Amino acid sequence: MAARIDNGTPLERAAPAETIIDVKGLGKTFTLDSGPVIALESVDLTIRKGEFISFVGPSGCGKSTLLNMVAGLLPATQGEATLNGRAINEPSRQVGFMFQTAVLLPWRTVEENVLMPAEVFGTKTEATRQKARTVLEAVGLGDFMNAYPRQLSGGMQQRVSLARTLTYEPDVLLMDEPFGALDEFTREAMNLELMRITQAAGITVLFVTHNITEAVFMADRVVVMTPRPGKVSGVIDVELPRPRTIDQMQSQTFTDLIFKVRGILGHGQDSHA
Ligand SMILES: Nc1ncnc2c1ncn2[C@@H]1O[C@H](COP(=O)(O)OP(=O)(O)OP(=O)(O)O)[C@@H](O)[C@H]1O
Repeated sequence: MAARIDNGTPLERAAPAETIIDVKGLGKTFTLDSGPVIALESVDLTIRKGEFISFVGPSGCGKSTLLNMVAGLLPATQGEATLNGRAINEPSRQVGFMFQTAVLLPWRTVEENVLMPAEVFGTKTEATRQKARTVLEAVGLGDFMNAYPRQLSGGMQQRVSLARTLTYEPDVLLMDEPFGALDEFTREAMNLELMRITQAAGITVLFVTHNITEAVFMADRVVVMTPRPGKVSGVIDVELPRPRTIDQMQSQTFTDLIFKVRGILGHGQDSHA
C-alpha cells in the first residue's frame, strides 16, 4: 500500500501521468511588410497531466506566441501541438486562458462576471452557480460576490479572473504573466493560492513569467527559452516537495535551481528574465 500523508493523499503516484499536451517541431513565422519574423522555431515539449510548467526567456522570445498556439488562437506555421492526442486547431473549452490584466465587465457583479463563460456556453445552471460560489470562497472573495469590479483592488480583480477561469473546470490553464501587475506581497499570496487550487483539481498549468524565482517556486519543470527565434534551450526539473512553502526559497536546492536557470539564460542577467 502506498504511504499516505495526513490528508490521505498517496505519496507515490499510482502510475506515470499520461501526456496531455504534445508539442512537436512547433514554429511560428509572422509575415510583416518589412519581411518575415520568426517568433518560434522547432519547439518540442511533452507535458504530462497535472504538471505545472513555467516558461522563462528574454522579452520577445515567443512565450506568448507559444501559449496562443496551445490555446488554438494562432495557427502554427511549422509542426503541431496536440491536446489529448488531437491536433489543436481552435480554442477548446478544456483550456482556460488568463492574461496579465483582468478583463472584467464593469457593469456586472463579481458573481455575474464569473458566470459569464457559462452564459456564453449556455451551461449556466444552479450547479454552476454553486461552483462559482465555492471557487470565489476559495480565492478569498466570498464576501465580494455582489461587488462591482471598480470596488475591488487590482489583486482582487485578478482573483475574479482566476475564479472565472476555474469555474468552468479547464483541464489546462494557460497563464501569461497573470500576476505581473500585482505587488510582491499579493503576487506571492496569489501564487500559493493558484498552486493549492490547481494541484487539488489536477489542472495542468503553463505559466509564463519574467521572474526566475517565481518560475522555480511554482513549477515541476522550468522551460528556458532562447532569444528570438524562440527555441527551448533547457528544461529544468524542480524536485522540491509539494505543497510548496515560502521557507523552501531559503534552501540550497532552491538557490542552486535559480543559478541553473540563470546559467541557461546566460550570465549577467538579473532575476527578471
Ligand atoms: N501578431 C503578431 N504579428 C507580428 N509579429 C508578432 C505578433 N505577435 C508576436 N509577434 C512577434 O513575435 C515575437 C515574439 O513575441 P511574443 O509576444 O510571443 O514574445 P514574448 O516572449 O511573450 O515577449 P514578452 O516577454 O516581451 O511578453 C516578437 O518579435 C513579436 O514582435
